[in-house]
Amino acid sequence: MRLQIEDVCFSYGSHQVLDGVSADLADGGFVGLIGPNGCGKSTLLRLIARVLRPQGGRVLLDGRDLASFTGRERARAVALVEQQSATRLDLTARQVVELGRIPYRGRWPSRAGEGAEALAAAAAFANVEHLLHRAWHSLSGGERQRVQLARALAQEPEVLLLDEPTNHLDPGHQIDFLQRVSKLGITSVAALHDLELALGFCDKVIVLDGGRIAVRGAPSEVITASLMDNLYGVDADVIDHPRLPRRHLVWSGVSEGRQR
Ligand SMILES: Nc1ncnc2c1ncn2[C@@H]1O[C@H](COP(=O)(O)OP(=O)(O)OP(=O)(O)O)[C@@H](O)[C@H]1O
Repeated sequence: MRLQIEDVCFSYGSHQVLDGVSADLADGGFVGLIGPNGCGKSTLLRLIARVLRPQGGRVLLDGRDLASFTGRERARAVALVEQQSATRLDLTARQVVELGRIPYRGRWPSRAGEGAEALAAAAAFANVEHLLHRAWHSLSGGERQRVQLARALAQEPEVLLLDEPTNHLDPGHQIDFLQRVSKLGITSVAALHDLELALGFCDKVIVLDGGRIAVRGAPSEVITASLMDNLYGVDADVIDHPRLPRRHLVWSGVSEGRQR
């Protein structure tokens, strides 16, 4: 599904976070949303998911304003995996994944097994089948993150939004997770701090800074030594990967004169 963000503005009280953000994201691509802490990545994802409402501008899915979707239509179209999920839920992991099927439930009790295929596929994709019997609160941070991905996929969304999806995952799960997401074939947008992962998996990156999109494009064109210096105050080299046909980021430290 084509996702268009048109001139979106958002403030928390008097603190303006987004000031006219526009992007046109083609069907099926994996987009990395990058930028320093507090630049508004989570806010933008929450606006696309309509957890928050834009105070200016709009978000369109296949040309239709998301504001005109019913809650159920929206939940079938867009799934969001947030950074932190509640820890106190008195549910099993299976019940958490089943929450993803709520937008498909009718008024009447569903037939036994309805949606079971979607649930099983989502659990297998996120590699959480062995966790489904566990109490949610007993799961580790990375296990919870994968169960939340399974919940989002059980929604069978057209657009998948991920807020720092790898922050609790070990390196193996990080790579495996993003590799899988990049092959999903649906429009996916992930807020990422690990730019090496963005270089490895994203089709496109968008850099948010100062409330606006500072730069966008192919990861290898956008993620450069000067971006690392200007955006994060990091002294880095972006070089050819020794074994793969892509660029590779190597940092040396905080840029001179930028020590915090
Ligand atoms: N509920 C809120 N009320 C007031 N200010 C908020 C609220 N949520 C976020 N902010 C502020 O809005 C700005 C953008 O926050 P946001 O979480 O979108 O940034 P981010 O780019 O996702 O950051 P990070 O990389 O640290 O996760 C920050 O300055 C933050 O402190």
